[in-house]
Amino acid sequence: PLPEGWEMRTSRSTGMTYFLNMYTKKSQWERPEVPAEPGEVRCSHILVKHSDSRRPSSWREDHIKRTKEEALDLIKNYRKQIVSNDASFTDVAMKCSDCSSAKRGGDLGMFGRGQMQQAFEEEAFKLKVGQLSKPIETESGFHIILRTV
Ligand SMILES: N=C(N)NCCC[C@H](NC(=O)[C@@H]1CCC/C1=C/[C@H](COP(=O)(O)O)NC=O)C(N)=O
Repeated sequence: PLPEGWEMRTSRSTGMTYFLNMYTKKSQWERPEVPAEPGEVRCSHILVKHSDSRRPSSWREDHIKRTKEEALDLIKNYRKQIVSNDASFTDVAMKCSDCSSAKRGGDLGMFGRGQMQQAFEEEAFKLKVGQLSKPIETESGFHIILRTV
């Protein structure tokens, strides 16, 4: 069977078989081996900034002084708490995320490729729905990403 999200079609003009990505409506001749990539995903994230972040300030702290190492330790601890069910992703995001999305439990809404910083985008499009990423570093700081749609 075809991987998820693809459909087989026959070209009206040439009678040749091609394959259609049902999310992006893009077609290709080669038989797909992996599930079709969605055009957009929806993710929530928890961001921990540090002194070298591109904008070392947030709703939580005017002037963020923690070091990169401290920020990485923090985000790893948050991930551990969430994975062990000691805290919910939403609660940790609302209390601890240095992004303005904290107010929405970390929700960034739907986005396609080309909108987020590269490393964040790569990880977001790799995640399955419901999956929580490992810590990801961008110019903003360290993130853990939860794909929700
Ligand atoms: N489309 C949506 N929902 N908003 C536009 C996002 C713009 C995008 N943002 C990011 O890539 C960072 C990393 C992933 C999330 C994110 C959030 C940043 C992190 O905080 P900052 O470093 O900016 O202070 N806060 C808002 O933008 C960018 N190309 O800069």
